[in-house]
This record gives sequence, C-alpha cells and structure tokens, in this order.
Amino acid sequence: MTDFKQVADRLIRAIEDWPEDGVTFRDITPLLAHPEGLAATVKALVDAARALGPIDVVAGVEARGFLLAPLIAEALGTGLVPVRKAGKLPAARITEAYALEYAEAVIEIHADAVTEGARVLIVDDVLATGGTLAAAVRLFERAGAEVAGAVVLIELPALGGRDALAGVPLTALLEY
Ligand SMILES: O=P(O)(O)OC[C@H]1O[C@H](OP(=O)(O)OP(=O)(O)O)[C@H](O)[C@@H]1O
Ligand SMILES: Nc1ncnc2[nH]cnc12
Repeated sequence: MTDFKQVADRLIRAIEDWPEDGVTFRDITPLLAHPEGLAATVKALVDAARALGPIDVVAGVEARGFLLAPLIAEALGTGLVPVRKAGKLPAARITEAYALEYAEAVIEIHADAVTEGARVLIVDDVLATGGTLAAAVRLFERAGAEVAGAVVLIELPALGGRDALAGVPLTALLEY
C-alpha cells in the first residue's frame, strides 16, 4: 500500500498568489488524478473517519468536499448529505453565511437532511480560517444532529481554523 503522506506531498501542488495575491493555493487535483494517490487518499480518509466512532451520515461541503465525502460514505456504509452553496437546494433549507480565506459565501442543507440526534461526519479538502467548516457545523446543529467530527485532507495551521471549531473533533491528514 502506498504511503499516503509520501504520495500526497509529491502530488499536491502549491500555486502561489491564487486566487489572489498572498494566498498559496493547495491544489489536490493531481493527487486525485493519480490512481495510487486516490487509493491512498481514500484509505487515509476512511481510517480517520472510523477513528471518530459511530457515524450515521457523511456530509460533503461543496465543491471540493463533494470529491471526497461519497468515497467515505460508501466505505462506511452510510448515506451522504451535500452541504451546498446558496441557491442550489430545492426544498426547505437551513442557511449559514461565513467568511473564508479569500471570499465570503453562504451554505445550506435541506431542513430534513438529517434525523434528530444523527451523528454526522463533515468532510472537506482544506481547513484554512475554519469559516466554512464552522458554518457547516452550525447547520447540522440547527438541524438537530450531533457533529461527530470533521475530517479534512489539509489543514493550514497558520490560519487558525482549528480554533473556530472548538469542541468538534477534527482530523487533518496533512499540515502545510
Ligand atoms: O477554512 P476556510 O477559510 O473556510 O476555507 C476552506 C474552504 O475553502 C475552499 O472552498 P471554496 O469555497 O474556495 O470553494 P470550492 O470548494 O467550491 O472550490 C475549501 O474547499 C474549503 O471548503
Ligand atoms: N490556501 C488554500 N488552498 C486551497 N483551498 C483553500 N481554501 C481556503 N484556502 C485555501
């Protein structure tokens, strides 16, 4: 089995000054495009998810969380809930606004996306300021669920996102 950290360090690329000056963008597309990179990524994510205890449902945050969450949900045998950017979900919604490293946004879930007390695992590719994941946690708490934890591929510790998630178990597979 390919070592995840080795293959990820080789295949995740850093793009300077994108999408704006001063941001180093961590691009996971070469990792996902590589067969062994993808397999090692899925295994590492699923191992991290299993370590968080029982999970009833896996949530992926649009857009890059959508690339990862279904792979974990399928492996755990759970359902999948999309956390969508504003204006995409057709039925009654719960909405949260937030700021992230280089933008502001609004995310939503369907009000009936989770059952009362369900243990939700939230998945995304990057934790930067934590604005996105903290907003996702608020969505599921407002929906009556319990956030069992969050798993990300990459944490950018200099941006302090972990502090925004106080009280939520967070596993990051890599730090840059
Ligand atoms: O911790 P934060 O400062 O909130 O930043 C992290 C978020 O930023 C990126 O999403 P983005 O909204 O750029 O969009 P994308 O997934 O649609 O590319 C990334 O995929 C995370 O969701
Ligand atoms: N530096 C970064 N690279 C990739 N995705 C991000 N989302 C927020 N900050 C990011």
